[in-house]
Amino acid sequence: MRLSFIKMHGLGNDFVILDGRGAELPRLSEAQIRALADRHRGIGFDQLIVLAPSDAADFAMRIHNADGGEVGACGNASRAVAVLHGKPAQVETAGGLIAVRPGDGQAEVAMGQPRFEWPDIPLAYAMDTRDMPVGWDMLERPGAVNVGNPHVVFFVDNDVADVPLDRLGPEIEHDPMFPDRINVNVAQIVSREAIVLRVWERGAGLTLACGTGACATAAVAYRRGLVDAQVSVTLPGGTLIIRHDEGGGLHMAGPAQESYRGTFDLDDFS
Ligand SMILES: N[C@H](CCC[C@H](N)C(=O)O)C(=O)O
Repeated sequence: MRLSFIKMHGLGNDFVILDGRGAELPRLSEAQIRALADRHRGIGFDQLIVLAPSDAADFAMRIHNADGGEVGACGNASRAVAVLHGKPAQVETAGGLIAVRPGDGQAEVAMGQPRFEWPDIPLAYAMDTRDMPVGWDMLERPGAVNVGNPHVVFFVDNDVADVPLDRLGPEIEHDPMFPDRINVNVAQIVSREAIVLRVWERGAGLTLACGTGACATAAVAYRRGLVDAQVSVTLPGGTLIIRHDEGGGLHMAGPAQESYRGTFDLDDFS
């Protein structure tokens, strides 16, 4: 079966988007998604995004990591889908309802309320998620938060580039403390208005940017009183602006672009 796709990215975090808003698409298996995600034998992406009709919102966005797993949120893809849709919309995701507003080559997303209770992350047992008494090598005493997907956030005093995240990321992602696994964020607080961040993404590995990681890191830092309500978060791929509204809701703003359009034969990836 021949399928059309749109290739997009947000600060280099890249997506293949299958647009099923008008016509029902076949459900891809995890093996097919992994094969499509392969950057040598497939098309290559960090996440596969499948759009579909929704009874609860303007449309639904299903999010699959490169490892094939379906997850609840993807901040950079939310901006990409906003630019693709071309007008403000409510979008249904497995992690809840989000509101997107496109601009010229950029978009804003209202991500909803961060959740900090240990069962909501989830953690395998009760723990203070503000300042967790755990550590892996030089990474210790993180905060945890769910922003539609689960994140653990470590703060370091030195350059985040010095942290061996390629080794520690998978070790932390798969720790039994995190029953649904976890996205791993390593951040340096530059000032009350600026954070530098690197992310090991659950199911995708090191990415150039992670929108929910930027939201999660800003939320954990704000909860600790380390940053103001609005903060810039600079990742290897570029900078996002994260803002807490008066009710504590999270808003993210940043670029998103289309790269190219193409087709593939699903039978080649079965
Ligand atoms: N790896 C994440 C999903 C994608 C998040 C990231 N690409 C973003 O922009 O938020 C997870 O397993 O929850």
